[in-house]
Amino acid sequence: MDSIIKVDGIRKIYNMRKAKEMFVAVDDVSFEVEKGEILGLLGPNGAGKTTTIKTICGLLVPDKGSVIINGYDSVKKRNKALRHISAVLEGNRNLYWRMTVEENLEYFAGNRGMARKAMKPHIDKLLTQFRLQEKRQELVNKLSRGMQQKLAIAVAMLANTDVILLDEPTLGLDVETGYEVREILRTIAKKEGKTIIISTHDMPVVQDLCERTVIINNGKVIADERVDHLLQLFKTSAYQINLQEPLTEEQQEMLHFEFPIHSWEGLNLQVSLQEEQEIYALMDILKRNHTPIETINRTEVNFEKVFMQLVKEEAAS
Ligand SMILES: Nc1ncnc2c1ncn2[C@@H]1O[C@H](COP(=O)(O)OP(=O)(O)OP(=O)(O)O)[C@@H](O)[C@H]1O
Repeated sequence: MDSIIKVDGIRKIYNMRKAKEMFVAVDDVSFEVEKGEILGLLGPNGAGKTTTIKTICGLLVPDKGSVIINGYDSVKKRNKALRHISAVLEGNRNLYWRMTVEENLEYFAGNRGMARKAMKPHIDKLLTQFRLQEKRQELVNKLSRGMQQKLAIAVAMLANTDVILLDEPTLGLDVETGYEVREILRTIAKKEGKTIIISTHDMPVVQDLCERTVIINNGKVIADERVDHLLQLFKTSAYQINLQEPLTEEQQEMLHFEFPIHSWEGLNLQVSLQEEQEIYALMDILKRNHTPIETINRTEVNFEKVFMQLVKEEAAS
């Protein structure tokens, strides 16, 4: 694998001074990111996504483990490693709200050592790419949340780094702007060969945009898979069964024991199986207890269902 980022067994402990306690936010997290890949870092609230992103971009130093960026250790060779990375951590809060769109881009370009003449075509290209040309003279505080978010990503693109880290890039955006941001990110990755790591709760972002996902729960990696593979895996195992009669208590107990990932509402039973053949064992349990089955269907799977199930499975293990 031609990886540009290698996160190797990182651990991050926060010292809670007031409570005089330590909190392990991320523990033994490892994954790699290939050049040109879009990776979705997914997890419930407080799972450790932002901590992981901040550790990758050098804002936090891991207590254990390492982050290697393009061959350079992010702590030992900090400057060389971080040269390859730009990040949008708090979206619109990275911007100067009392400056215009263009002034923000010029300011940050200048900050990165770009000469005034050289920055002009670069800024024009970004304004076109992010469809912000008409807003170039607008103050940032007059822009919509979506436009501010687009500008924050455009500012990060100024550095023209190989890797872009985005923490919740579609948070608070309406469906249309969320879609537009996704399209822009897809273009950046595909046409410009950028590597993108996105931390998100937004399942359509993962399903639609990311090739691979690393799912973090309680500070640990619980899945590291190609998104299409995960969807396929769950597609073959999720069933919806309509019963003619409700489940007896005995059946409920048996099901709970044999198939931990299931739920039911009235006559509708949803179940996820480890292997396809298990459907016969399930039918057997229902038959033995004289519960006639009306229909059995494979459930349509979206990424949200996959995610919920993986987190549930992990909690049950
Ligand atoms: N500076 C800090 N001091 C103490 N605890 C912290 C600090 N920052 C984060 N935490 C805790 O570490 C855990 C992981 O936080 P983190 O922000 O990385 O999670 P997250 O997955 O990004 O969550 P969310 O999706 O809610 O943003 C949480 O329990 C959080 O409360």
